[in-house]
Amino acid sequence: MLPSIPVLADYGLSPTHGFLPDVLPLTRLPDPYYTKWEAIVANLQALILSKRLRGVVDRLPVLSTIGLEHDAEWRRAYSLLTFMAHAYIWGGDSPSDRLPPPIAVPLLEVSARLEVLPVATYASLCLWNFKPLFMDEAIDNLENLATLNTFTGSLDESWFYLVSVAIEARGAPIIPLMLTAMAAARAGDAPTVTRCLRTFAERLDDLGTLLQRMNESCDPTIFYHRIRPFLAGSKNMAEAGLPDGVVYEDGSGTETYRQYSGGSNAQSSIIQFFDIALGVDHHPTGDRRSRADSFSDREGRAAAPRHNFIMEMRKYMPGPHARFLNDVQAVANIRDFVEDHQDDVQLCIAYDACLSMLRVLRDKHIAIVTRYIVVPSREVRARSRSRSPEATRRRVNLATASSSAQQRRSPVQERRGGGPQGIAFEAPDNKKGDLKGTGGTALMSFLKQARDETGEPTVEEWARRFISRVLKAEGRNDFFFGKPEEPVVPGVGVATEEVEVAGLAGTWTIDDDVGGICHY
Ligand code: HEM
Repeated sequence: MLPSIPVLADYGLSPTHGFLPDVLPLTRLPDPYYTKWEAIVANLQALILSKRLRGVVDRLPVLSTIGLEHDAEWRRAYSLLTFMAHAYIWGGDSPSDRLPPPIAVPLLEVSARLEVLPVATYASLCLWNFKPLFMDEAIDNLENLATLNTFTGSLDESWFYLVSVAIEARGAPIIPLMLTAMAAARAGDAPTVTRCLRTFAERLDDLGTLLQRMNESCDPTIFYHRIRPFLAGSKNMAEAGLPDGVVYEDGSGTETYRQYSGGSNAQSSIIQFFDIALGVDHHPTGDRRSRADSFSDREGRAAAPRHNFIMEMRKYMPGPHARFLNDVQAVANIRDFVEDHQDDVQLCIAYDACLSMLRVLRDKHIAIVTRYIVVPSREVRARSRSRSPEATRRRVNLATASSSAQQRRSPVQERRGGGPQGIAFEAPDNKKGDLKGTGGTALMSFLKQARDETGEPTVEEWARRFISRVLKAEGRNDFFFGKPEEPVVPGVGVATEEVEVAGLAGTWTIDDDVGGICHY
């Protein structure tokens, strides 16, 4: 018997808010017992600036979680504790590789209860960290949103989170819509499936418009140098100053180093839901298997998905959200339904339109990653060439890691051309060296493959060609911002060697032969 179509309420999901909580995030914990946590996060910027945060946290009592009642309170506690944790780790001259008991103990308890990892995730930064400005206005409107917590107090940081919140809210109705489409496909009801797909395509277009609004109020330099360092995790962070990860001091005496990815939108469940609903398969980067290859011949069932970054990110979603995705995956039938009804022109057009719009969304995202991560990382690298060791020694974090990596290479490493793993670290002789990031994966190759895989199920031959066309200007211009300006820093934009760059959740290489600045 076929498994039943998942019911949103079973996973704590809302038909109107989707993966955002149905009950709005709390602006503070009601029990005064937690006043100290609230006070620290309310004063985070001042505490970081005055370098007093670590001392204040070290002197905090270890608060019990017994005073947390409703889910909304647990979520607020998780958000507060992850902001404190990342500020503690990254908010000094060099990172701390220990989280003291006042944060570690309650954070581990809260995370276990909420089925999330004890680190800043998309849930603590975005899903559970917003409020509407006016209660009677919608939360899919960026003009009606504000953040609750930030590391920097900057408008740029708030905007970075809020664009995601608006995308989640605007995309939320697609979830019940596509569950309806799956039920309709089971019943052989092609007109309903077509109607749902058309609405889905229109909404995806809206989401692309929202995504592009990132450029309005989040400055790439501020993002790269001020915001992103606080989002960093503890995995592959040797060059940023955390060679082993972070010890969570839970008082057990048996603590070992833990390593987690940093907070990233790649942990958003809604984008993965779109892929699943449309039958888009993602493979490990560099593995371009066709769908047929991923089916087990003998059993006629889909083979277990192999490890890849997108699947890895499911571990960073709240447990019920990840379970929902797994359960939807087990019943997703739209792609098969469309393939079986290729004579139904309206259905095929609607399906292909969805794939096309999702691909466009990924195109826009690649332009954003180029502007916010790739370009600034090259600027850092170019600058680090002319900087003195004294200048780079001052502060160690994700943003300075490239220059410090360059400065710290030993003479032996210099001779070998290898050396410490770094964020904007050059491979020898313009070749791939022994550098390993998140599986040694190139950021642009990963993002481009995810984008290209989006178009693969396209049904109509013409649509397939249209979707996978390579733009003439590709490799030279920024799709949305026209020609790039002349590089401000000599060497930026013309480098050809492979470098490594820390994304949000992972560390990646940027290889110019298949990707790089404005080359997508
Ligand atoms: C300044 C804004 C943004 C930057 C710099 C950025 C950067 C990145 C980076 C570096 C990755 C690779 C994984 C990692 O290292 O974290 C990534 C992946 C991803 N991002 Fe973003 N991102 C931004 C905004 C967004 C927004 C608003 C969304 C929501 C639609 C989003 C959705 C995704 C998804 C779904 C992935 C996984 C790859 C895929 O499915 O295509 N990102 N992003």
